[in-house]
Amino acid sequence: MSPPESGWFEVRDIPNAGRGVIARCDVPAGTLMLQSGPPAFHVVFKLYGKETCAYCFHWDRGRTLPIRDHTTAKVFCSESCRAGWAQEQGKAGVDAWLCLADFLRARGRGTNADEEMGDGARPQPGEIETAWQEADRQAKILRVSRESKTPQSKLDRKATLAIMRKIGEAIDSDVLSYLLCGLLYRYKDPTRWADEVLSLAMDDEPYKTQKDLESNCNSYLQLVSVLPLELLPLITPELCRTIVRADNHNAFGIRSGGEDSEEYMGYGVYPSASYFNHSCAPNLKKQRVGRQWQFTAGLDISLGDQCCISYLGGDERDMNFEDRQRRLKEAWGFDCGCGRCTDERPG
Ligand SMILES: C[S@@+](CC[C@H](N)C(=O)[O-])C[C@H]1O[C@@H](n2cnc3c(N)ncnc32)[C@H](O)[C@@H]1O
Repeated sequence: MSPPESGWFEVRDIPNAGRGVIARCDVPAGTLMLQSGPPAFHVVFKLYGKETCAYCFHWDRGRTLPIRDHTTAKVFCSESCRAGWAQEQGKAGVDAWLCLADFLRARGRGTNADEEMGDGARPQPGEIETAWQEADRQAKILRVSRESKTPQSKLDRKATLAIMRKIGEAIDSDVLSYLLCGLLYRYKDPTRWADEVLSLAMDDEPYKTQKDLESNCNSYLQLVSVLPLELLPLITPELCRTIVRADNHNAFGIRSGGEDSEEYMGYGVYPSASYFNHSCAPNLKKQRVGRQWQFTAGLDISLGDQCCISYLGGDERDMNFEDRQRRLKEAWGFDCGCGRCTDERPG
């Protein structure tokens, strides 16, 4: 599938902006150009988890939703959403969410990833490598303890307990859910994973702070320690790293109402929607409709034009040239070279 194709557009290389979406013909304003399909992986933050339908992301201004599944800790707005979710997860998926919910219940806590990110510089590739090598060393000990049919030696038991104690000190339920969602996507369809996810623009410095990196390594070890044995071979540092490397340049915020609404409930990666570049004067509108995103021509688009969305939200679009450039650099890591920025660039 990668990159997506359509009668309306094709994906091509764009100078200084990787790949982008180019109109194949004249497109009248109001044309629906792409409907994304559901996210490959996503997270609804713990803060919103009890109020947001786990399947269609419906949020009813904080009101309790009618269907609550206490075993998986998921809520749904209807029986059909509950059934859709269960079918999408499959047996292995539902079992894995049960294990994670049990683990979190036993610990009685779990933080919201975005609030608990801490401060400091982005970890560099060397630091990231070292942290994951150490996590994998510890994971090997946990794997042996879970998979071995013979009792562990006293020394090995001590090592396992020490790791369990250490990783139990910091639990980030948002990172855990996000990684689990990604690894179930990979589990269900390795070909689709390779085709859709591995072809996305990846970020090699995806962890926002040292705490974020630690939280991801810890979550990896926690998943190794709790998930069903059949998933163990799949839970690798490489997979956990790819899930996060893929989101930084590609994730869409899941918000309650329109795209500028206050309630930021989570985010997700929608591979087919990941080829639209940003413009400070976008010609596409995007709208979340349940589990999907719709991309509609906001004005008449001519054959050969690049089709762009805005990565800026709400008031950010009214910023001046310098502030927009700074914001896009901080949040997305690029120097915007869109038509509006080229026109407004001083000198
Ligand atoms: C969602 S991806 C868009 C598709 C991407 N160009 C690709 O090749 O996969 C977002 C990334 O595209 C690039 N990008 C998007 N809009 C841009 C712009 N206006 N100027 C420069 N780079 C841009 C940045 O690298 C950004 O992190």
